[in-house]
Amino acid sequence: MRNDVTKAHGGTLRVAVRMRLDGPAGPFDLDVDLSIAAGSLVAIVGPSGAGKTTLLRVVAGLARPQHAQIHLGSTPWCDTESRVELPTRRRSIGFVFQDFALFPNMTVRGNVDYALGARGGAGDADRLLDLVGLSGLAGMPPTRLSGGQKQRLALIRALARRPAVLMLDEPLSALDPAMRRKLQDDLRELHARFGATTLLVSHDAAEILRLADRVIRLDHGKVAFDGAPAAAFGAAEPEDGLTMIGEYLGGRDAHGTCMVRIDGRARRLRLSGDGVTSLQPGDTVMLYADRAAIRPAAIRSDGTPPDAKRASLRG
Ligand SMILES: Nc1ncnc2c1ncn2[C@@H]1O[C@H](COP(=O)(O)OP(=O)(O)OP(=O)(O)O)[C@@H](O)[C@H]1O
Repeated sequence: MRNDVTKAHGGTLRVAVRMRLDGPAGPFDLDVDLSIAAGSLVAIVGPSGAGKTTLLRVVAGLARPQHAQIHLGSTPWCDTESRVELPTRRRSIGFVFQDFALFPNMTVRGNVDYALGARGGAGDADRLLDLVGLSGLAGMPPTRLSGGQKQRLALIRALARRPAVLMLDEPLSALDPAMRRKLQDDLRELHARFGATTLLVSHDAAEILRLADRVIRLDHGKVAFDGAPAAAFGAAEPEDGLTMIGEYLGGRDAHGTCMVRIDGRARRLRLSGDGVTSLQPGDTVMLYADRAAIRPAAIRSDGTPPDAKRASLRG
């Protein structure tokens, strides 16, 4: 590892998989063919039992599909036709599960050192711990950490080897909302810094709107939606105008102009409406506008995040 934290490398992740799964209502196929751009953060959503975790396990080499072609750039990780199967340890991946899977008998620093392995240089673990504010706890066992601290440790441990692909299976679901919000910020920062192509399984619409640049919805093993986050969660096209979903970023001035992130881009907008004065940075906000004010290309729909606040755009 170099002294500075540099971006991970890798190419497009191609995942074509067909695997027979045994669901509670009978067998069905996980059947997807995806091309995931290097450095993107893709949310995998869908109902329980749709195959989300299995898809991650297949990419990691922890589950064996009948048919698969998985490549990172030009490197084959799995090709069932030519009988290539790279073992998990040789795939450039980091994995964070909901239960963190930290080593309780090692210190916080020991957990990171273990992940760095022989490649780690003097001070590498401390630099990583510093990134997420855990330096002061380096000598503690992980059992002494709070849920959020454990989660941060799990994240930097997964990133320690600078994997090309980071897989996060509902990593924040056990945390309370305030801690979740903070960890989302950390995750966004680590993603920008390390640049790992990230697959995030999540059920939280607000979280996905804050973090992801693409949403893939699986249903019964098939891709039911593949597109932009705002389109995945929300924007309807009612008779009298258009709606879309964004994240309130703050900076409201006396005229009601403020910053809102829509599909990954921060924009300056003038908002009005009952909920506007109580908006906090990070809140999900549902925006209504005249057709004249917003390009229709930004709009699509099929649902609304349950915690979205409402506001309307003024001209
Ligand atoms: N190796 C396997 N062989 C056959 N069936 C499997 C295998 N692994 C998982 N399954 C089945 O595939 C289905 C999908 O499981 P999976 O854990 O991928 O769903 P999920 O979308 O992650 O659900 P949740 O949101 O509840 O975690 C389940 O019914 C599971 O029992």
